[in-house]
Amino acid sequence: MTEASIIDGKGFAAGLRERVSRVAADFEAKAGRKAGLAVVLVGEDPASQVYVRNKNKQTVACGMNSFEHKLPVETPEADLLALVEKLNADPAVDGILVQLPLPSHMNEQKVIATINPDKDVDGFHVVNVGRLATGLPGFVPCTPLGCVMLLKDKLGSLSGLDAVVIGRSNIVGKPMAQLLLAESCTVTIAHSRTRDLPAVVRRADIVVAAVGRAEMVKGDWIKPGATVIDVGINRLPPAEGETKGKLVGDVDFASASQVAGAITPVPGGVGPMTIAVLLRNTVVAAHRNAGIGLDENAI
Ligand SMILES: NC(=O)C1=CN([C@@H]2O[C@H](COP(=O)(O)OP(=O)(O)OC[C@H]3O[C@@H](n4cnc5c(N)ncnc54)[C@H](OP(=O)(O)O)[C@@H]3O)[C@@H](O)[C@H]2O)C=CC1
Ligand SMILES: Nc1nc(=O)c2c([nH]1)NC[C@@H]1CN(c3ccc(C(=O)N[C@@H](CCC(=O)O)C(=O)O)cc3)C=[N+]21
Repeated sequence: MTEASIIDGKGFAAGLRERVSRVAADFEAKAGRKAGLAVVLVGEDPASQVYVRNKNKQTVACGMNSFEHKLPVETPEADLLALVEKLNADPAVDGILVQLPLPSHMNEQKVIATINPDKDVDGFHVVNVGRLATGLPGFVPCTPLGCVMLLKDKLGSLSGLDAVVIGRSNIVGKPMAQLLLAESCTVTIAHSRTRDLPAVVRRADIVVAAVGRAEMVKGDWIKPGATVIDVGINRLPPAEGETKGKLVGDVDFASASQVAGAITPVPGGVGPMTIAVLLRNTVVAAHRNAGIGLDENAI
């Protein structure tokens, strides 16, 4: 079997950010202000802090305003809801992202429901979930949209292909399945109760792994030539002499890349796409909310 080609998510994301930068400059010229993204982080989870810092840097690098709000972990839920309401009303803010997970004393659904759906660049609000399910324009969650962009870039049309999504979370698995269905794939959603997962995965032309279990999907589960998208971000315990453990996906890259036709690496695959799509959604939100026309498919 020949080695799989490596899908360069990092490179594709850089190209997408370049297109976003051009559109953001055009928006500024037309609207007389920069597009703006507000990111809210509650608590001090070190991994979340890294993501939020990266988002801020890349937002500014694309010519948009970044409004960072850091709240202490013990913040009452009512204070977070009040901040979201303030951002909803702020005309300089086009997109709002509340970093998940939230501390356990907060109700995530309630917080997401408070975000104005037209500023919900994560696509997590029920209104956007419903729009995606019924095929109406809205905002689509960044990670699955990034995965579909990589798939279409690699394969062209996805019509008629068998796709298996492993994982059924609201932020990755379910919207991923909806997007693949909209591309006319035959979609199977697998999860922790699925019987004989290896046999289910072996049928797939497209495998999307979003499980949160390091290197769970093995090479002998993959149909030869299939395209494998690895969403998982897992940190292994540090090996001897390492201070930080290695970052790995939900797919056993060493064995899967011997069988697959194409595969995304971790890091450098889906992760960078997530942030680039967030910036894309923000510049799209800015145009929609200001009533300025934009060819969204050209970004
Ligand atoms: N690259 C990126 O930008 C992003 C990466 N991630 C990463 O993606 C992964 C998934 O994230 P997320 O969707 O939020 O995770 P969740 O924990 O919310 O969901 C995990 C899903 O995997 C299923 N699952 C768990 N164990 C198994 C198993 N043994 N066999 C089959 N299915 C199983 C669960 O099934 P059940 O429902 O039955 O419990 C669940 O549906 C994580 O590693 C996360 O860090 C997440 C977001 C963005
Ligand atoms: N409201 C909300 N929206 C999110 O989109 C959201 C969230 N909450 N909570 C956490 C998850 C996770 N997530 C990632 C983003 C970028 C990388 C990323 O850039 N990864 C790099 C590596 C980064 C590193 O080295 O740690 C890569 O894969 O190459 C990963 C994961 C967004 N999420």
